[in-house]
Amino acid sequence: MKNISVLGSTGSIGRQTLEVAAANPEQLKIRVLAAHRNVDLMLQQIELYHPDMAVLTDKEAAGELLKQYHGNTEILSGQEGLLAAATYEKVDTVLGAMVGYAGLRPTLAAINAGKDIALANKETLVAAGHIVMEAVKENHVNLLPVDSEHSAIFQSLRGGYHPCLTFTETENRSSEVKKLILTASGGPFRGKTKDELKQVTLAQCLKHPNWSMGKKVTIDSSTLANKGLEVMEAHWLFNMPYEKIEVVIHPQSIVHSLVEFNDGAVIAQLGIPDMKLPIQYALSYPQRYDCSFGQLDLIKCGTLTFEAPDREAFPSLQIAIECGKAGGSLPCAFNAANEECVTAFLNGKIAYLDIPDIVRRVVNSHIPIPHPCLDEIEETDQNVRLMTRILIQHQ
Ligand SMILES: NC(=O)C1=CN([C@@H]2O[C@H](COP(=O)(O)OP(=O)(O)OC[C@H]3O[C@@H](n4cnc5c(N)ncnc54)[C@H](OP(=O)(O)O)[C@@H]3O)[C@@H](O)[C@H]2O)C=CC1
Ligand SMILES: CC(=O)[C@@H](O)[C@H](O)COP(=O)(O)O
Ligand SMILES: [Mn+2]
Repeated sequence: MKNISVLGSTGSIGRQTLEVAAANPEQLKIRVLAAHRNVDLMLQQIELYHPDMAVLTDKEAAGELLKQYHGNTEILSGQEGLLAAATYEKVDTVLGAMVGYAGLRPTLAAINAGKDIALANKETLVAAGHIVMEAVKENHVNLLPVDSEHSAIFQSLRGGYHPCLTFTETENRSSEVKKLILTASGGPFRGKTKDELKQVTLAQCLKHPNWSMGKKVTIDSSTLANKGLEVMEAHWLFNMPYEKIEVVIHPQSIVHSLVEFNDGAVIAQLGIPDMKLPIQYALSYPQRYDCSFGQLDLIKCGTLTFEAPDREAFPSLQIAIECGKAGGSLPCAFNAANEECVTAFLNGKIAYLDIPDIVRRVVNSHIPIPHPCLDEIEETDQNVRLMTRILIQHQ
């Protein structure tokens, strides 16, 4: 039985994680739920899953939850509550499904407490991949990808290496890999020119062609910033140089990503676009549980197509890759500027094309710190957010 803490339980990944747990009651026990401020859903989740502990980081929302709930689950609040959720002694696996940079501190706390991590929250690796991966090594924990592309690469790598190799041994075999190929749907605006993108609305942005996800990642998918973040995520997860990570547009989102080995073999993982499979695999690893969701029917799928990304119409992809290659504090700066711009766009404060424009201006003016420690990452995140907000105000 795996004992799980779900950080971000009320979000898209969090809710699907609970469905996976409900489908595998013999194997998975939800011990802790944590979210930001969704009182009603947290209340429902507590009543369904009976965790030992539930946390809302927003103190007012946690107060409201305490007023409405009178059962045995311990209710905590604030950052202290979140850290307790990440490090609770009865938990062995923490599923990181919070959105954005806010996931970094609790993820690190969980790793330092010796928990295995199932990670959806890619921004954590983008902002501080060197610190997170170092902590993973020092604490001898597993960091299992939930992001669909990275789960596909992880599974393809397992298929490509010698079966006797352990998890840790495969991590140092990047020389046997020619390249990782990350697939991208291309989002709702695939094929549009930069000029056509001036007119797009928020409602259009939020209509992903294949996946139903939270708002932030859906906007990132539409700008291709998501793929840029995922290139950095792959760099850290698989210890792979940027030169060996390629992005290919695959509008059907059936081939979730591929690995090309030095002998020319290309191994991929395919499936319907449903996050419950990568979530379940991260929680069942090294086993596989039965399928608790829809299965792939190749005949119904029909034609699968692939094309090059349009880096001119969607500059966020290139900006992200350049920041990743430059390293130091630049990926953290990219992430902070992008998060601020997406929030501003969601709130109607800037236009769609302002997102990459402002992010480009912010990262160009950022003076990078070569090997930032956690405090310097924190400082970078805060300073970049301030600067981005100033540019947003003057837009
Ligand atoms: N959705 C998907 O299919 C995929 C998502 N991902 C990644 O997974 C992560 C989560 O995405 P998604 O589920 O879509 O996001 P959602 O916006 O749907 O959910 C976010 C969750 O995080 C909580 N949260 C937000 N801010 C804070 C905070 N400051 N402190 C504590 N909790 C917080 C929210 O709580 P509340 O509801 O109370 O506000 C909610 O539970 C992202 O990093 C995304 O890129 C990766 C692959 C696929
Ligand atoms: C489901 C998932 O993993 C998302 O991160 C997905 O990748 C978004 O689709 P895009 O390929 O459009 O970015
Ligand atoms: Mn993804």
